[in-house]
Amino acid sequence: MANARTPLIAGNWKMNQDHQEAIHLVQKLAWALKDAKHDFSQVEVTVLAPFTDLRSVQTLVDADKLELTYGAQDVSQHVSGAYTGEISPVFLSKLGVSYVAVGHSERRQYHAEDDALVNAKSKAALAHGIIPIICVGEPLEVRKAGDQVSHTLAQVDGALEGLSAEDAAKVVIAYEPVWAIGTGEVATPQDAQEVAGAIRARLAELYSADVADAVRVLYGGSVKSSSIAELMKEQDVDGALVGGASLDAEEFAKIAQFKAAAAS
Ligand SMILES: O=C[C@H](O)COP(=O)(O)O
Repeated sequence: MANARTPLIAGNWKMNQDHQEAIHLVQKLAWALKDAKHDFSQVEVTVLAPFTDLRSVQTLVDADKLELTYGAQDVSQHVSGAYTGEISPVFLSKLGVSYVAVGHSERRQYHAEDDALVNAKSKAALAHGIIPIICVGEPLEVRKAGDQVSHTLAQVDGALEGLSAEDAAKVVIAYEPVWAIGTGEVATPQDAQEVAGAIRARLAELYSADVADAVRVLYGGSVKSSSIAELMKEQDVDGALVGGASLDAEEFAKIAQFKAAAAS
């Protein structure tokens, strides 16, 4: 993998872990990574926690000077106002979050989020110094029809509409085929590379080779420590967005340690 992109392993806890459980999970993860002598300059590690956990996670990370980062799972496209139940990017920024997932397929499916909203949320995050992890990917029927690339690229186009090259270079794009999420059915490395490579080529078309080179493209969908090393061998896969396996500190630490697994 001859590029300058630092791999990112992101754990999306989804609606799991109250704030006390969150503290324990982050502590266990930090210990496991310390035991493994994890080098954060080689592989970045982040956890996307429920909103109610973020203050506790921030306090722990600051107090113990942990090198792992944290993020949220959603953000409002608005800064403030009469939007009951929404969370402003300003609030997240004050809590020191580095990342926010935007347009996860569960938000698209259960909350009818469309590309325009994903675009607005991505811009709101970037405007407040938070990196959006923009989630894209096709459902099973689209994959069966062989239209996974065009479907996913249309989501990428929609998410990036109107973003400057400077902002586009900062985003993370997570390719998550919906049929692989929480099903135990991980995409093959070749499946992941096909779409990740197409996403990078689209970034070059929309912006420039430099932007395409800068953006990290993650794969998500049933990633485990047994599958990560092969996925990471693909030239356009720069990390993983991990759901279920991120709730197990030892297993998630092993995923972050994919280089050690590949070397042994
Ligand atoms: O955000 C994470 C993805 O939805 C993957 O979830 P999973 O690893 O449980 O399949």
